[in-house]
Amino acid sequence: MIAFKFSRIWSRFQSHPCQGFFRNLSSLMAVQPIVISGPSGSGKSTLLTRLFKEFPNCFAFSVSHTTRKPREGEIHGKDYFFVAMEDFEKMISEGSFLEDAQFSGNRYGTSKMAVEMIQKSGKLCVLDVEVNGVKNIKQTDLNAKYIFVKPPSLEDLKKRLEGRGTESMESLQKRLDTAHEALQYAEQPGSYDHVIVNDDVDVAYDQLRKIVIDDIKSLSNGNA
Ligand SMILES: Nc1ncnc2c1ncn2[C@@H]1O[C@H](COP(=O)(O)OP(=O)(O)OP(=O)(O)O)[C@@H](O)[C@H]1O
Repeated sequence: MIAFKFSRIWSRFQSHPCQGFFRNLSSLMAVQPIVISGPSGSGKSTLLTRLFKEFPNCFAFSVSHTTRKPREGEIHGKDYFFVAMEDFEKMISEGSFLEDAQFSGNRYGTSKMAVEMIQKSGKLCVLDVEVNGVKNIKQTDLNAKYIFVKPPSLEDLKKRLEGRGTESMESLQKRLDTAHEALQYAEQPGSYDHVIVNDDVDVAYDQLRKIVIDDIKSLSNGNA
């Protein structure tokens, strides 16, 4: 009975799409990080939460650098890399960031080092960035896979943001204004490798799963 259970568990472990991938460390460095983008409220977090839940050992977000002070409970290296402004600027001048931005007087950036740390840990790096981040990352040598999550319509987007209950009137309007820019950029040929229209969430998730998992499977089959 125990042997039967063990063999069932072992066969599931063996067939898990990440297993062969983890065995070959050199192949890790060949896996393209995933850059996911889309208007606020399009469903990026919803889709990624599903993906991370289904494959808890495969994916990780990179840890950003910031010049803002840590909040209570935040851990350096886990929540953020907290750095002084002069160190942040030095990193910019050295070309260490894939993208950086400024909010409320603080600087934030995704470093190449943070992405490499995830790749070395045996996970596939996921970057959730807004449209300017996508444009910036494209200027670097990061060989990423770009995925755009598109709402079925602006009307749906508005309803979802209202339904989420996280926005004030002002921030809702700001997000809808920004959505225009993101949707226009996504219309440009070559802007993204994949566009997922998040109408039915199950259909959208299946598309994301296929895009991501097929790559990992091909690596585990020794193609990398
Ligand atoms: N296919 C869908 N149909 C209906 N509602 C959806 C769908 N996908 C996501 N939602 C809902 O829309 C809201 C916005 O989704 P989510 O928070 O995942 O968006 P997001 O793109 O991650 O936004 P942000 O960039 O602001 O973090 C949530 O309340 C979510 O439950």
